[in-house]
Order: sequence, then structure tokens, then C-alpha cells
Amino acid sequence: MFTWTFHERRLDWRKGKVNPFVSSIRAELRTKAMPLNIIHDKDGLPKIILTEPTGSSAEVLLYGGQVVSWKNERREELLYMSSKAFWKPPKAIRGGIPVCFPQFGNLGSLEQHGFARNRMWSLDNDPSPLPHANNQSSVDLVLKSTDEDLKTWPRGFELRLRISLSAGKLTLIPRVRNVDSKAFSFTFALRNYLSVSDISEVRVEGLETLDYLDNLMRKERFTEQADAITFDGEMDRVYLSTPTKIAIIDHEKKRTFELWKDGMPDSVVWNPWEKKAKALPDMGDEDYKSMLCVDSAAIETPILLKPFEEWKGRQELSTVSSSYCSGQLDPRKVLHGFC
Ligand SMILES: O=P(O)(O)OC[C@H]1O[C@H](O)[C@H](O)[C@@H](O)[C@@H]1O
Repeated sequence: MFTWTFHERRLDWRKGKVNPFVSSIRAELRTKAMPLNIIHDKDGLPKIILTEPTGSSAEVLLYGGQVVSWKNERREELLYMSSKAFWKPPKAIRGGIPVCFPQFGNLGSLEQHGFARNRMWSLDNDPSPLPHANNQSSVDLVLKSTDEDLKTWPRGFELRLRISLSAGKLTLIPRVRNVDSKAFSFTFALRNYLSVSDISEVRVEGLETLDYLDNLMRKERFTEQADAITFDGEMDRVYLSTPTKIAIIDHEKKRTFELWKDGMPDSVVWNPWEKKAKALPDMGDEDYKSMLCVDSAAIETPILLKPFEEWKGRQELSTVSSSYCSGQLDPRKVLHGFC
């Protein structure tokens, strides 16, 4: 049996019965003129489609509060999604932007990357103190601790995520509120599965000279010696105290992703490469060539919240289609010939 919460209602869904979640959303849509476009994919997962006037779009699942697609105005997909992804709860979906909370990786007693990525979130009717975002290009989601989660992680929390689409940019604002009577801490990551044309031709700039914890070397600490990060094998590193801007340069596509982040000082760089990709049941054997994870994260120093405190992060992902000026972290300037 799979249990979830929607607008404070708890519903139980047994396989084979009419999905009460679907009827719940239909009832919502009947009572309120909701501008959001909610559809159900072939697996019955409720999905919100965000659009904006230049024609770019994003798709967001209530399951995991996960962005699963971001297309530019030419309808080109910018995020990687595995062709072998499991689209069935309680599995996590390999691709898009999963939310890792309240634990990154295996840094604790919970399941890998915490439980938020495999819980059903709800539409958030009270995003305060953020203003309401009543339009087609923004959605507010919330995940609240359930009795079941309190058994394994006994901390009352509210995890919120605002996802906003604008021309050439996707913005995510995660927030965690302590609604418990005791302080708690957590680690967190927005795992950005970026779509790249050929991983061997990709450079990541902004992480040079920084310290990192190498997950492939028992989390030992090293200092980055290279001018830029390039890829010729498996990589799984937590870069520490990273700058607010990181550039992911896809030479073959002549496209640069710019990742701008705030409140999330660390950045994970992950590519499983050939052997690990083959070992992952939900990843195509060759998929490692066309994906790269560069995450916004808070890992080395867990975020500590006292009762009633709220933590807020922010990340903006944008793309520039141009050749990128190496070593120069404002790709927008490239467009205006400032190199
Ligand atoms: O397969 P997942 O649970 O999504 O995790 C994917 C990867 O995430 C992190 O970077 C971990 O350090 C890796 O060990 C793990 O393989």
C-alpha cells in the first residue's frame, strides 16, 4: 500500500483500485479555477507543465517534487532523463532534478539521498513568506513529515520548493522549516542531471583550486589541481565552499550551462562512467556519455534549524548558446562580445 498526502488529506491507494489522488486533483480543479496545467502521465503520476511566452517549458512531478524536463524555446531538452528510469513509486526517478533530503548519499542512517525524492508532494497553497505565484510558469510544492517518516527520522519538518520558469532560466527555491519542538540538522542537494552531447568534451569551470571529498576514495579530502574539470572516467566528488557561479561548458553543442546558487555552498560532480552505468538497473549502458550531474548542495556542514526557523536556498540554471570564454564566469558577456 502506498500512502501520500494532498492538501492535508491522507489517502490510501491500493493497486487496482481507482486512484483517489487523481479524483482528488480533479475535485480541486472543479472547485478552484487553477491556472496550473496538471496532467497525468502514462503511469498515472500527476505532472505540472510550466510554460512561458518564449516557448520554453518544464515538467514537474508531484512525486519527488521533481523537475523531469526542461526544454528551451527550440524544444530542445536540457536535462538528462534515463530511458530506463523507473516511473513507479517507491523508486526514485533517474534524471531531471531530484531533491536529496534530509540526507545526501549515505551520510546517515536513512536510505541513500534521503526520502524526499520518493514521496508524493502536494501543491503548496501557503508559500508565505514568498508571495503567491499564480501563473503558468511557476509552481509551489510542499512535503510535510508524515507519521511514517517520523518513525525513521523523528523531526517535524516542512520542505517547500518553488519552481519558476522564465526565458532561458529555471529557478528553484527550496526551503525547510522546523515545525518540531527540538532543533535538527540535515544535508541537502538539488541533483541537476544535465544533458550533454559528449561527456569527453565537457569542461566544468569554477571549481579549480577548491578542496573536495572524493566519494571514490573513502571521502578523503583533496585539492583540485586542474584548471577546469574534464572527464575521462568515473567521478563522484563533493566540492567544498564553491563559488555562487559554476559553468558547465559543452563544446560539441556550443552550449554553456550556468549554475548560480545561494545557500548551498557545496557542489557534487557525478558521472558514473561505463562500468557503474552498466551496473545501475535504471540507466542505459551508454547514457553516461550524455549526462553530467552538477549539484547545488549543503553537505560538509549540515544545516541546523532551531524550532520555527526556516532555511532557504536558491539555484538558477540558465544556458548560453555560444562558444564560451574559458576562465570567464559570466557567459552572458560572451554574447555581447566582451571576451
Ligand atoms: O543511484 P543514486 O541513489 O541516485 O545515487 C547516485 C550516486 O549519487 C552520489 O553521488 C553517490 O556518492 C554515489 O555513490 C551514487 O551512486
